[in-house]
Amino acid sequence: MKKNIRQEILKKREVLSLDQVDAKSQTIFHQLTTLDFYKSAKTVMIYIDFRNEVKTHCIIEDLLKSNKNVIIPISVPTTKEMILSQLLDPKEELVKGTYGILEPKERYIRKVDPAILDLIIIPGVAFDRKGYRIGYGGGYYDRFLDKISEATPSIALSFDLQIVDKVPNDSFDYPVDYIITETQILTCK
Ligand SMILES: Nc1nc2c(c(=O)[nH]1)N(C=O)[C@@H](CNc1ccc(C(=O)N[C@@H](CCC(=O)O)C(=O)O)cc1)CN2
Ligand SMILES: Nc1ncnc2c1ncn2[C@@H]1O[C@H](COP(=O)(O)OP(=O)(O)OP(=O)(O)O)[C@@H](O)[C@H]1O
Repeated sequence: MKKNIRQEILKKREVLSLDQVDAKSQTIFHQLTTLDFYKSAKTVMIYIDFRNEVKTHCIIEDLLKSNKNVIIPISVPTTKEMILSQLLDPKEELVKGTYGILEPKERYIRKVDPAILDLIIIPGVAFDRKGYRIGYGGGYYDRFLDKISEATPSIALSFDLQIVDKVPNDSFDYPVDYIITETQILTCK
């Protein structure tokens, strides 16, 4: 079930041109900057986009410019866990890692405790309006959110075409608090 939705939405998202992805991502970035959670957060976990995900480059630049702490995940494929590392200089520090996603080079890994996060920005393949999500099937974010206080706000970035009527949810799934698309900000909690 999750697998079918994943394939169907990935197919739709692949069709977007780079220009469309850029334009929609820019709009989503502007919507994000209006949220109080975003404005007040000092330490933000954010993904580095790959394939046709909502791009996060502008958000990372904006956070760094505002002297905020930018924390990115490193995938550990053997355990399907994520290690957190602080990013200071994206141009210098990143290299393609597992799954082709950019990760810090060995010498730039600065591990941080997940407890210091005050906002989590999450990628995904499909979402429903209750905030349930489908990712690439590794369970990385489910495992990760399991360890995080429910009080830490989570925001998913998604194109409209990734919103579906219902995501079948398992007991280990954590809904996100907000979903931002190019046309709306959904409040899920
Ligand atoms: N930008 C970004 N970073 C992220 C995620 C994400 O969704 N987006 N993840 C979110 O969890 C984690 C990585 N999860 C991933 C899990 C699987 C595949 C992948 O390529 N899977 C194969 C199929 C593998 C199989 O089924 O055996 C594929 O899609 O071709 C990619 C990323 C952590 N970092
Ligand atoms: N908290 C958890 N503890 C242990 N196993 C988990 C946990 N969360 C998810 N899993 C396992 O991970 C697998 C993948 O879960 P699911 O299909 O929901 O991933 P996903 O949300 O699409 O992926 P991702 O979070 O990586 O984007 C499931 O088979 C599940 O058994």
